[in-house]
Amino acid sequence: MAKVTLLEAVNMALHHEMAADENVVCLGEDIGTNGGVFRATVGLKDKFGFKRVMDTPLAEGLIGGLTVGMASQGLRPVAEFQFQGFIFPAMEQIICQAARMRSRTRGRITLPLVYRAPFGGFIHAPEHHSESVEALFAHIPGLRVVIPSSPARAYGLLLAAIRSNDPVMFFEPKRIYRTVKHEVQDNGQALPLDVAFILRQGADITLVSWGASVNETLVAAEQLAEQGISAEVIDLATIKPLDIDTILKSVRKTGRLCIVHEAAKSFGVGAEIAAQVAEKALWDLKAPIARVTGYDVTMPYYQNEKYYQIHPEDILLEVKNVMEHSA
Ligand SMILES: Cc1ncc(C[n+]2csc(CCOP(=O)(O)OP(=O)(O)O)c2C)c(N)n1
Repeated sequence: MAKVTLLEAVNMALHHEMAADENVVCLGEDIGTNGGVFRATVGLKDKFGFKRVMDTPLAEGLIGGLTVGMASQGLRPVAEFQFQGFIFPAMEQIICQAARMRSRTRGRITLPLVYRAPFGGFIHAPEHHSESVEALFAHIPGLRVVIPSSPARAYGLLLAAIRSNDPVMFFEPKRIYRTVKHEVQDNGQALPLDVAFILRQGADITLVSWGASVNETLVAAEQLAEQGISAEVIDLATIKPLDIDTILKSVRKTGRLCIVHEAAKSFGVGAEIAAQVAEKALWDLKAPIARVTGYDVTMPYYQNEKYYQIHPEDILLEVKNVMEHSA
């Protein structure tokens, strides 16, 4: 079994699915000859040819429109946006066409397409290369939103995304593209697209996170254990549809919830989770729900990134606060 990075796992899944299904095509800026801005598509053009691995002009609106057309005619396009912050010119196609085509045609036309984009901060890039706007897409009916946080989940979830008959936003946390290597079997096994993963069992508090900050959350859980606090860690993985049942089951056991995410705090995915837990499990809570998040500001330039980034100590502090203020 090969040890691969999250980035290599993405590449492996793309290779696997292009070989398995001739309807899968890839497109994006510099994804062919160059292998993509982060090299996620390396080798695809050589193996599958330029008719299935297409370099597009620098025009995200065009990428959005092309994918809608392709998917409506039986292809399964996987488009790469160089950074999540460059998706905005394609929003009209994604929101007004891709997300609602099935509803508009009463189920006659489904759009099996995937929009891949690296996202998140702390690689010393400018602000539109670093933000986390998953909540914008999770708000749109008709879109699935998926964020892997490990090489194995990147492989299994990307396969599932490509095989899904719904449009999927597949956001890749680029800070952890190359930080770890895990064993991933290239066996074509997809992971479920609507299930959160319990990474660590615990009894005192539930920590829910996704993307790169899952790592800080796991480190915090380890440090909390040394101090006698047992934290359950859940990687959301699929943001939409939200696997609230896994969260509720955990919260009913621990009685406490802390949500950790890199995106700005207000109106975010954390707020939605908090609302649903309040609606469905308020009387199981021993303390108010806590959030450790990014700030409600434009992502700062890299000199100031360190003030924005979530560290395990921030989670520790918040969890202790929750523990102290429990009923
Ligand atoms: C809307 C948007 N999409 C993607 C990018 C990322 N990007 C930065 S430079 C670049 C390539 C530009 O190529 P070209 O226009 O040929 O200019 P040159 O290579 O001469 O710099 C891309 C795609 C961007 N800056 N803005």
